[in-house]
Amino acid sequence: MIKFSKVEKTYASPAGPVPALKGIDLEIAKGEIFGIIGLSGAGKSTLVRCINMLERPTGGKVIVDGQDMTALSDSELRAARKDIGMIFQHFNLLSSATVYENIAFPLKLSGKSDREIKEKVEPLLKLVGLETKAGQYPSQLSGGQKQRVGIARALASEPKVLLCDEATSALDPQTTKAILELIRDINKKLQLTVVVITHEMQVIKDICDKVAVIDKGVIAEQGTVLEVFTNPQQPITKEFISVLLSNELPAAFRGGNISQEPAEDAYLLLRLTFIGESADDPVIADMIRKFPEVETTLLFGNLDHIKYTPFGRMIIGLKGETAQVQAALDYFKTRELKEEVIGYVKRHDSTSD
Ligand SMILES: Nc1ncnc2c1ncn2[C@@H]1O[C@H](COP(=O)(O)OP(=O)(O)OP(=O)(O)O)[C@@H](O)[C@H]1O
Repeated sequence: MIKFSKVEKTYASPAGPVPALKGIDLEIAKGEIFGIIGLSGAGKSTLVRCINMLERPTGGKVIVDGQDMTALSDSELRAARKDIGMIFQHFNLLSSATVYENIAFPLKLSGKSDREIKEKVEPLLKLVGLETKAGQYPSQLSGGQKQRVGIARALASEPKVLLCDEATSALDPQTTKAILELIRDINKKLQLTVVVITHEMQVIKDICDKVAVIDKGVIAEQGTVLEVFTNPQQPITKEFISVLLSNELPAAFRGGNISQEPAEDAYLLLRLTFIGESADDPVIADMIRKFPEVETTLLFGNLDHIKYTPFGRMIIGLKGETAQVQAALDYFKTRELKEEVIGYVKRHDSTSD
């Protein structure tokens, strides 16, 4: 649906050229919710604005629904933009227009009759849950309601793609959740392709199918959200994830020397990741039953969801005879989970911690 080939964008500034995108290759499939995450200044807004040519790339190609956006004339571009809706962090509503008029605005611009507009706007009001607010002005609405207006307005021209530029960054966590749910619903109901720009991994985790991590104008890593979450490769990705999944060890295990060699009295620290159905599997209980001589300590546990997929992470400590501990480790390899040896560490007195 959307394809970036070697896209570059360099801004001219009084201080000299600013390279914001340095050869971006991306492919976003139809109907997908694709997240782009990066720190401030990484190039996220520039990237998303290159989809609808609010920014023109200085190199490379952007294909949307088979059309090379970089090669369109102004009138062709105006037509192509009808297929691409956009919502913004600060909503960008007309303050002197009612909710109804804000949603109707793009339809009015394209010359639709009052009746046609009514037929479009009323179902949209219902879709975003604002049936009772049609006559109100933006100043009378909460942030979440304003974003609902933004979404309805973006959908008025029946786009194929919805671009969300930090659409929930100005909202509290609960409102963020509700807006993300709405975007997810719309994606399903309308088979809309959605591109989400964010600096928050939580947003990616809650609604995206795929994610690309952008760092200093370059895609550092990309894949399905599950892949990237369970097996992050780049330090920047690990950092985004660690904000969400603190896997810190309890004080008694922190600060000690983690060795890769077994030692007397040392615990083998194991990070276990359970995905999908296996999150409900009683793997630990089975292991304890099978290897009762191995002392098993649960050091960290967390069960969460990536979109609809259950996702659990656990750190356990195993202590016992080397051969027995190794056998327990081998047992995990036969089960539906990912195991990663952190190393061997001795428990220490943590009172000074
Ligand atoms: N119009 C402009 N003129 C010059 N430089 C710009 C312009 N717009 C963006 N930049 C620069 O391009 C780089 C990428 O900016 P961009 O806004 O795309 O990043 P971002 O990841 O969206 O950041 P943020 O989350 O802070 O908005 C930054 O170094 C920024 O300063």
